[in-house]
Amino acid sequence: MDLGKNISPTPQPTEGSQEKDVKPVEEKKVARPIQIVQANEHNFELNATALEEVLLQKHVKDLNVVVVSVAGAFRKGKSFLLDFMLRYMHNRDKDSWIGGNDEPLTGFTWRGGCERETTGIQVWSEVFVVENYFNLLLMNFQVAVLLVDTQGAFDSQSTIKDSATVFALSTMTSSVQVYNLSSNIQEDDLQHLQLFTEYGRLAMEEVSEKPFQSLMFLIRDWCFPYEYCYGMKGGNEFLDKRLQVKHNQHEELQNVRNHIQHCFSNINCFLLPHPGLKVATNPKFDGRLRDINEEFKKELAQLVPLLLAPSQLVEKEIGGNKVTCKDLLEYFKAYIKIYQGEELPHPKTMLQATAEANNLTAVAGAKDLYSKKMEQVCGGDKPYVAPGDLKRCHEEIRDYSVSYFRSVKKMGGKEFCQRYQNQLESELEETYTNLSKQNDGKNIFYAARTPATLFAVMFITYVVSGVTGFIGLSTLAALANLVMGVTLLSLCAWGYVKYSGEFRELGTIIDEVAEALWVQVGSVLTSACLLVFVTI
Ligand SMILES: Nc1nc2c(ncn2[C@@H]2O[C@H](COP(=O)(O)OP(=O)(O)OP(=O)(O)O)[C@@H](O)[C@H]2O)c(=O)[nH]1
Ligand SMILES: [Mg+2]
Repeated sequence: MDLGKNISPTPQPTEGSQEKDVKPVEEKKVARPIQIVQANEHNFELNATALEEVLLQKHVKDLNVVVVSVAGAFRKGKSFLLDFMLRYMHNRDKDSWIGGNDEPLTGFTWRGGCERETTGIQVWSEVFVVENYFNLLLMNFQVAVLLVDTQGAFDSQSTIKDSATVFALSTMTSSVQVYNLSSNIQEDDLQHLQLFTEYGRLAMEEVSEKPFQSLMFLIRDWCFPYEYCYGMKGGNEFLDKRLQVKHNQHEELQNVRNHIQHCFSNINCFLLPHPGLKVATNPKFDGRLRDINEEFKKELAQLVPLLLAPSQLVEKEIGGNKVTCKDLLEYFKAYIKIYQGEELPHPKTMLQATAEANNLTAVAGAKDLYSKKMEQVCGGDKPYVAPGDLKRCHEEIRDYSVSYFRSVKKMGGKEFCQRYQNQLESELEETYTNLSKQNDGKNIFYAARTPATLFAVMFITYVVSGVTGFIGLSTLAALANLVMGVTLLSLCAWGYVKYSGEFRELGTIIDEVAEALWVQVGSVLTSACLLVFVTI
């Protein structure tokens, strides 16, 4: 996959986006969520104009960008959390940034209920400019902060590929990915993270040791504070235990953990308490703090600054280079193209992948069985076998291999397995065709077909030229001589090809012409003999 053209460490702005200074979005309209990636029937499209409007605003386009994104399963409070991040960004100088008790929570759209809300990828139209005091010695001490909301994974309308695409895209373009989980870190959460990050890694041109930056496991509704306390301290202790690789662990569990640790430069975990029943179950709840549990608010007040305080901001880097807002636009354009193309493999559900692996293993086993048995009949060191006998052996062994395939226990159901059985049968037929060609090659008469045909042609043209010359048809005689000459040359060339092994294509052409002549003349002669026989 050549991504070099699309993705360079410092991407060049494309025509049109180049020196465009876009007025701050909030100057024209109120700040709002902007749909930058749209999901259309399992295809994702970038709304480049909308993204340009956000990222090419004059006051931010050349600033290094910090991208904080929240991803994870649907209906788990991602947009709700992002709206508190927005509150923090608007009031970060105040101690009471979290807001008043009766203020409804607005920003990215969130709601109760069991059906999904956010689709595709959205960014907040206002890019926040933050003085990065820890970078004061360097020239560029302002950074731009972009907040990203994503479509929840595993809703009933998305395929696994859709979920993987959204997660991979947001991980690739963010500097901090918040992996939003509920209650605990289950093994399937880790497996999905592995699948999605691998899908992201596949699409990157240069895969460095750690392709992604910060990952924060955010566990909502944590119910075991008596084991690991709320917040980052308890979270990191819990995460260390969960991601621990032990020698006596099954390889599968070790692989998942190693993969995740090798993907991110920095991994943390935060344990957030349950926000209270009003938040989770009251349809009239509008986000006001009065209805949220104190413990939740206390931890939330710790969590958000951990992600967004100036000292905590992580600037986006790709391939070791800092990325500006302008660059980020180009990366989005390049990455989305990869996910729209057909180059990447399709991520599958676990059952699909397992069933496929089962069937492919059974096909390989059956083919191996066929090859071994046929080897005993017509292998390289075995003499020529009569074609009829070979065919009979092939049919017997093929049936045996197919019944072996059917006897292996496989997942996926009857129809799914039948597809692989058909594939096996056609592959066995192909192998048989090759074996019978090899077998024909062992027949010395078969091997002598080409020279014999060529000699016959020379002999016939010699006779024709003699007779036509004798009766005065000199043009025909010359033509016959010409054919004889060409045939002689072909014979010499054929001999040279067979002896030296060079110019094999020429040898194949001569063989094919001779074969065609043999078949044609053979059938004409047979019909003539039959005619004579019938007449007599
Ligand atoms: N149990 C629980 N519910 C929460 C929490 N945070 C928010 N909610 C509720 O979860 C529901 C869904 O919130 P959203 O922010 O829309 O969830 P989402 O993950 O963005 O959902 P999608 O956009 O569909 O993926 C709302 O009713 C919130 O009140 C939490 O920490 N725990
Ligand atoms: Mg949402």
